[in-house]
Amino acid sequence: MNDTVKINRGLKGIYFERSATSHIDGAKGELSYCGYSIHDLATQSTFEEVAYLLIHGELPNETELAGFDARLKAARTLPAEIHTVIEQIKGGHPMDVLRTATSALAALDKGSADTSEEGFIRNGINLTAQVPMIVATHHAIRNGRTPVAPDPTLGHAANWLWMLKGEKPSADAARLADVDFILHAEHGSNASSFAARVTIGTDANLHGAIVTALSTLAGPAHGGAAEDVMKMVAEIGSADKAAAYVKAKRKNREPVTGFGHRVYRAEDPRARHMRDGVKKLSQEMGQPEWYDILQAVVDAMQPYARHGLNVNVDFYSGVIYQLHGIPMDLYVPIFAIGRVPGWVIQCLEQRRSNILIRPLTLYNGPEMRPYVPIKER
Ligand SMILES: CC(=O)SCCNC(=O)CCNC(=O)[C@H](O)C(C)(C)COP(=O)(O)OP(=O)(O)OC[C@H]1O[C@@H](n2cnc3c(N)ncnc32)[C@H](O)[C@@H]1OP(=O)(O)O
Ligand SMILES: O=C([O-])CC(=O)C(=O)O
Repeated sequence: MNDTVKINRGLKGIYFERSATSHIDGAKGELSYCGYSIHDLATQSTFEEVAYLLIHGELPNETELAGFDARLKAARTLPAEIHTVIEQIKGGHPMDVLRTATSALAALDKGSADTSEEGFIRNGINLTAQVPMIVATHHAIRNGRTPVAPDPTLGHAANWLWMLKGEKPSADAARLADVDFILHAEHGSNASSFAARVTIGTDANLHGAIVTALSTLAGPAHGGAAEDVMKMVAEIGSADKAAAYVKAKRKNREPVTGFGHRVYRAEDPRARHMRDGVKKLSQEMGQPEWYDILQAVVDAMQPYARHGLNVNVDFYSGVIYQLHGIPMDLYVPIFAIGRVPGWVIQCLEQRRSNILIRPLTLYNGPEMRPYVPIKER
């Protein structure tokens, strides 16, 4: 039997469910949320509108958006105990702190046990507002600053920057963060969303699923790529050294980070917006070398593009954050801030027609054998 069973390692190319949320055409390099092109959303929408779209399936009108915005702003609170938890573990990686604080929120919020549709939506909106607050609060505490209170006059992205840095962001900086969150908001059955669905499949609650998702996002093959790209750019140092760097990596059959994707064979459509952002920002800030190094890596990888190996969303994002003076260890948490609504809707969809997710592994261990008592081994 073992020879006849087909094993789909990594579940490559396997459909396990239907979803009305995002559509990815990997061959064409296209992405849409609920039928709206990512390019239209990135250029014309705000994160709040996109979060509403993902959670409710339709773009909001002005009244609906105002109501949603008010709910998000009202949810901008963290229990005092969360500050204590963060203070105790402030030296840890921000992703570990975010995961731990999110888990602690579940213990502090009795509503977290509510697994009804309304409960999921309420907890999803709360977490969308609270995740950026945790990241900003930790960053303030680890830098010896008293965390600033959220500013209800600021939108989601601008308020996060305000809380992170303790100074009001420029309109450009706020918009760049807003677009970054929109581009990262949802991406079908990626590893972290799939992991969250597995958690919901056991009828667990949303907070638990978000903790699962945060754990899964952290790895360098997924959300950790932006941090690794920045390390790569720093290691390369100047554009003229990029070709040799790529050659050495390819010779050792090591991945060049920020390239490759399980679904896209054409360029990841989100990368275009990040590329435009890096180019503009690095020129404006008089530091064109960052963009030049990235482009030199792209040029050196050109021979592999023919085989479907292109940049993904995180190739350019690290440099944008770097130019904004955001430390490298915050890059994955920034991805997480954007992804919360995507996780929420994936969990909602899973909950609506729930089924335990439990595939099979084909046993290839030893044949049955007699148990040997420990003294005789
Ligand atoms: C937001 C996101 O999560 S986007 C992804 C972020 N991650 C990264 O940027 C890390 C670098 N990239 C990778 O490690 C991979 O491309 C992954 C994990 C994202 C996808 O991996 P898979 O779908 O398993 O791709 P797979 O391993 O099948 O790759 C196919 C071929 O391309 C090669 N390849 C894939 N990615 C890369 C890369 N970044 N650099 C060089 N070669 C690569 C593989 O070695 C493989 O070659 P082979 O057939 O000769 O063995
Ligand atoms: O879809 C994936 O496998 C990874 C990805 O790009 C994302 O989660 O945004």
